[in-house]
Amino acid sequence: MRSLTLPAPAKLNLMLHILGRRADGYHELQTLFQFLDHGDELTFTPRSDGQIRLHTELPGVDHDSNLIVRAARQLQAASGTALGADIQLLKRLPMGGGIGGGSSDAATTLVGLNHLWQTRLGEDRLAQIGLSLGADVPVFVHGHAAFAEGVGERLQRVQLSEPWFLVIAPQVSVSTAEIFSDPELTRNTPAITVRSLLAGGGRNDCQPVVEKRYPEVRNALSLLNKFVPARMTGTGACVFGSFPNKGEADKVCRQLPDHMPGFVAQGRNVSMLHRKLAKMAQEVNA
Ligand SMILES: C[C@](O)(CO)[C@H](O)COP(=O)(O)OP(=O)(O)OC[C@H]1O[C@@H](n2ccc(N)nc2=O)[C@H](O)[C@@H]1O
Ligand SMILES: Nc1ncnc2c1ncn2[C@@H]1O[C@H](COP(=O)(O)OP(=O)(O)OP(=O)(O)O)[C@@H](O)[C@H]1O
Repeated sequence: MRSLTLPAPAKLNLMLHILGRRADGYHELQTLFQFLDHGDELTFTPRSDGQIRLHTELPGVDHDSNLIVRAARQLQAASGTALGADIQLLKRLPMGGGIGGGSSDAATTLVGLNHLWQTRLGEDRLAQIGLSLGADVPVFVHGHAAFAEGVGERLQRVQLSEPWFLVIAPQVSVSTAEIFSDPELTRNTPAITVRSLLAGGGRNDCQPVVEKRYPEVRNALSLLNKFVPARMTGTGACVFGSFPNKGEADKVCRQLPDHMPGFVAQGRNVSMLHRKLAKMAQEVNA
């Protein structure tokens, strides 16, 4: 049967404010998401026997807990399809990096299988299913840079400049749950409007807690700060800085020590997943 290969791009939280804690323990946030033109890649092949089989193993994640498998099963349940899928994953994004690898894999699975299985669920319904898998999944389903509120599910599209970023991935995996449960986390940042945010400013409220717990993250920030203002994304561990062009970002990337691998990627307002879907639609209509 026909296979479909789709990208699962990374995201950056250009800022992340924590406004408070809800009764269910989750935190109210304000964050600005932009995608990177760098990410994982998934290949889906439909099966007629209804089984979901992911053929790529990830260290520390068993088959049935992988967000890809969970997303596929949720879509089966929501749509009632009798089809299954063989899935291959090309993993490029560091896990526990704050660049949304697992969430993006889940979103690409929802969008990709909805297309391949012709289950025809709308984007809002896919985002709703995605939210039950992780707070970051909806923005990847919609695929547009956004100002997010709530736990990340109330999205407002934004048009941002698309600079080149150098992202450093310190060799540690930071647990999101661990950072959100730290008593020292700032949880009372006043709400700001998207307009005042886009005029400049913002910070990452998780950064001081992560810097304190993870010297690797602290060191990556101070190294990058020598060249451009550096900030952490999500709950870490990755840190990023923006450059006016690719050449300057590449130059700093080449100077990184072995224990601090990095990559250069462009910020994108429309995700690679949605660019690819638009291209496929054009080819069909041509
Ligand atoms: C920090 C961000 O990456 C910003 O984009 C996200 O809000 C985190 O999204 P995620 O990795 O998809 O996180 P989830 O898998 O939904 O949550 C992991 C854990 O982090 C805590 N958590 C997460 C999101 C949130 N708004 N408040 C929380 O308190 C909860 O303890 C939760 O059990
Ligand atoms: N397909 C997947 N890819 C990566 N991690 C997965 C996947 N499925 C399940 N996981 C689990 O989810 C955890 C978080 O993974 P992820 O790479 O999304 O972290 P993250 O980049 O910090 O996410 P976020 O930015 O959303 O906080 C991993 O440590 C792993 O245990």
